[in-house]
Formats: sequence, C-alpha cells, structure tokens
Amino acid sequence: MCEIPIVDIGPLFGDDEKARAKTDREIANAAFDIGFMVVKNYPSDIKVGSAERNKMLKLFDIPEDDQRPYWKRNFAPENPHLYRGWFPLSSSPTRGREGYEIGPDIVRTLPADQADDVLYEPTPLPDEKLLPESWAKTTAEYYLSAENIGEHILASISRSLGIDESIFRDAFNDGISTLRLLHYPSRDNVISNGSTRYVEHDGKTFEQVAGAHVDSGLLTLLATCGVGGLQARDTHGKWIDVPVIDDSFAVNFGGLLERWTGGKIKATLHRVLGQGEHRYSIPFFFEPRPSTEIAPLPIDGIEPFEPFLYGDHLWATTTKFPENFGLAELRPPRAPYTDPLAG
Ligand SMILES: O=C(O)CCC(=O)C(=O)O
Ligand SMILES: [Fe+2]
Repeated sequence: MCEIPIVDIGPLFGDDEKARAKTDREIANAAFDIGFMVVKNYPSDIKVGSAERNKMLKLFDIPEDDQRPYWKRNFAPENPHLYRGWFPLSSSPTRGREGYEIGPDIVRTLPADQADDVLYEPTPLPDEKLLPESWAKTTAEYYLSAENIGEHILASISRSLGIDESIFRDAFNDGISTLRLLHYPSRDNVISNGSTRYVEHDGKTFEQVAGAHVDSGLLTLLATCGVGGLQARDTHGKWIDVPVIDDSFAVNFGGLLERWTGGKIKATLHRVLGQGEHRYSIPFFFEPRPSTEIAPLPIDGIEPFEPFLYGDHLWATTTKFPENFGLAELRPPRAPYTDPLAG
C-alpha cells in the first residue's frame, strides 16, 4: 500500500445498506492497513466546510498583546488554565507552530462532579470583541459536527470488527474531545543546522514543523486547510504525502484504538514538513470520557491486556508533548496504570 485511500463516507449517513457496506469495507481496509484515510462527501448540513474553518482560524488574527490571557499556564504562569487554551509561538525560537485547544464546554455543560479533573477544565474562550461575529457559535457547530462524523466512522468500524456499536457510542457520553486550531507561520525551510528537526525527503531538506508522532486517542479528523506538508508513514516505513482535498478530512487512528483493538487497527505515525508558507490545520481529537475502562474488546483472538482508564492513558501521553511538558504529576492515575504502548 503506498497511497492514502480516499473514502466517500456519504453512505454512512444514508439508508442504502449496500452502499454503506461498501463504505464500511473501504474504511476497514484503511484502518486495518495503513491506519490513515481521507474522507469526503459528508452531508451538506454538516457544518465543517471551508467557510466555517476560515472563520474559526480568524482567532490567529488576535493581536499578540491581547493573546496572553488565553495562554496555558506553562507559558503564562499567572493564568489558571493548564490543559485548554493557547500555546504560543513566541515561547521558543524553534517552535514551528502555535495552537489553541477547545474542549467540550463549547457545546455542553461539563459534568459538575468532575470539576476536580484537569481533563474537564473549561476552555478560556477569548473575549468575543476580539473575534468575528458568532465565532463561538460556528466553532460549537463545528465541534458537534465533527463528533457526529466521528461517531459514524466508529459505528462503521464496530460493524467491521463485529462488535456492538454501543461500546464506542457509550464511551462518548461526557467525552472530552479536543478541537485544536493550528497555525504554522511561513519560514524558510531550506536552512539546515544539522538538528533532527530537519529531514531529507525526495532529495530536499525540510524543517519538520510537527515531528513524527501518533495521536493518543481513538481517531482524529484533521482539516488540512489547503496547504500540503502532512505526511503519513506507510506499512513499509516510507513517508507519503496526505492529499489535500477541499472540504475533506484526513483521518488517522490513535494509539488508544490500536491498543483497544489488540493491534487490529493501526495508529499511524505522521509528521508535518514546512512548506515555506503559512499553513493552518484543524485537528479534532475524538476522545471518550476519562473514566472509560479500556479492556480488551470482544474480538476473536485479541491479545489480553490489563484494563486501564482512558483519562490515565491520555494524561500519560499528552504530558509528553511540548505543550503539556511538566504537568504529569498534577493528575495522578485514578486506577492502576502502566503505559500500554511502552515496550
Ligand atoms: O497540522 C497537521 O496537519 C497535523 C497536526 C497533528 O498531527 C497534530 O496536531 O496531532
Ligand atoms: Fe497528530
């Protein structure tokens, strides 16, 4: 396999069972093989197109002087929020991107009895005077729409795995999906100082503006917003470009889904190579409730593993990313936990 499959997901939302079964097979092939696909043709009443994306990205027009109250505490020690909010560009000369992370409180009330869990931290939304009119409404609609698409993809995967669709669906009551807006500023991408941030690809040197990683959760719906640079590693270890198609999502499966399915679904390494121009992207990390117990799914032949809680897994993995460095101790595991991806 050396190409990213492009899947028409329209039939997941319709009642033509034959067409849906074909889409199920295409999604399963992508999930069980390369672990990456581009999905297109979601119903037109789902509000995740380029108009909505462009409006949400206006956040990055907020003048620098007005941004600081929204920075995570790692970057502005006077701020209360640790997990949601802005990670700024100016924090490091080698940082290739800035981003802003939005949680489920954009669409629903957070569970009152979980207020002590940092994973349910409210999002520090910018003052509406700093944003285009109805920015929060558009962003909330986008969040709900992305959840809707994610649910349909997981239902499709459940059918292919022969498991009850309710297993994934129930895990998303009070889920904690993260909608992340990203901006990679334009930079000269050919200057190499020999650091590992620079890589050779097709005979050229590129700066890796996002290093190779797998996402932590179940699946990510990534809007690439018109500029290439995203690459996925195929099953032979070769880096391949993810095609940029208007009004589509690149979908990759996360480390947790790989674990939960006993390795049947692949979490795929991906990275972003600087293109020498501004680049925006919007990953939506589709994530269950932190208290979800991750135990081997009822799939034939699945390798047994010690059950653990999703929230413990997420915190162990997210605090390894630079935006959340140093925070691991702040949320001790709530059940016995060893990193299921280590070794
Ligand atoms: O910007 C991109 O295209 C990829 C971002 C990504 O992989 C991530 O934030 O996890
Ligand atoms: Fe990623």
